[in-house]
Amino acid sequence: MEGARRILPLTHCHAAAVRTAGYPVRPLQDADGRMAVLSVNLNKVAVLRNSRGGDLPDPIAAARVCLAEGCRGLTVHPRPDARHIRREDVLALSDLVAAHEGVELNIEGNPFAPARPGYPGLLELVRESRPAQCTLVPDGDGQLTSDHGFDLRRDAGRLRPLVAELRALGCRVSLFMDPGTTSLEPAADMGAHRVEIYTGPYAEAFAAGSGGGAALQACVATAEAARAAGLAVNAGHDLDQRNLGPLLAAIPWIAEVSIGHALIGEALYDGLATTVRRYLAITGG
Ligand SMILES: CC(=O)[C@@H](O)[C@H](O)COP(=O)(O)O
Ligand SMILES: NCC(=O)COP(=O)(O)O
Repeated sequence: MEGARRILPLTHCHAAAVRTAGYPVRPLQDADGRMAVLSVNLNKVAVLRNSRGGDLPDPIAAARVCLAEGCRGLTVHPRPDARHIRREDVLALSDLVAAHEGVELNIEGNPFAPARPGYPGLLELVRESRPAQCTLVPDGDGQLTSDHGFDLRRDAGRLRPLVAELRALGCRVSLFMDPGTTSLEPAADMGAHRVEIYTGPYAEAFAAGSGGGAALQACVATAEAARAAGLAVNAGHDLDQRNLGPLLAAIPWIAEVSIGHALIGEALYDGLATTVRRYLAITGG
């Protein structure tokens, strides 16, 4: 069962390297000697490209930089209004990832959003691109960004057939969930493999100077409930170089963090390769 992962102490040399980099050392790593996978979300590269109507900056070129630094995950969140990532980006990233062993593509989206010109629907995008993982997110069309997870009491019935179809397509399925959610058995029961903890409230609390406080404990509670239900744990939204280390230290069994907005913004100042290296020094993988 993927959710049950043995955790081993961090190697001293790795701890020293990470500490030298000036980042909080994450105490643990998984039984494979790996730590949380960093999955770079490329949405914001596409925002910049679309703002001028041309082809630059190219999300695929940005993806190549991430992979060249050792990144093992890429994430995109194509939205029905095509405000950033488009179908052709998804297909091109699928081809790029297929040529890089050990690298995964994660496609996020609302499975209930209807298809429209330029947006074939999340399930159709998955059928065409066959990502390693699909993260289901209950975003409405008019949302500025993702800001809540599923209500499984309301949504479990209509999610179940979609999860079954994604599994039949060979996809690992992750459900975007609010921090503090502890009734996760329905997610496991419908066949989801993972949950992704929405870390926006934690990031906001961390930035306010509380170190995360109750918001961090809410993430821990959801992560513990996920593990108890046999679900692996991903995390994402508004994570950055300051709040990521404490989150990973509090939840050593996080399998993957998907990070985009802050990372791409920081890359504008320091360069994408340098920025990705800094995040990999924190996650270890
Ligand atoms: C699900 C989530 O929290 C983010 O992955 C989401 O992709 C952000 O979307 P935008 O980049 O459109 O704000
Ligand atoms: N699932 C979270 C993600 O992919 C990126 O979120 P953000 O770092 O852009 O807030």
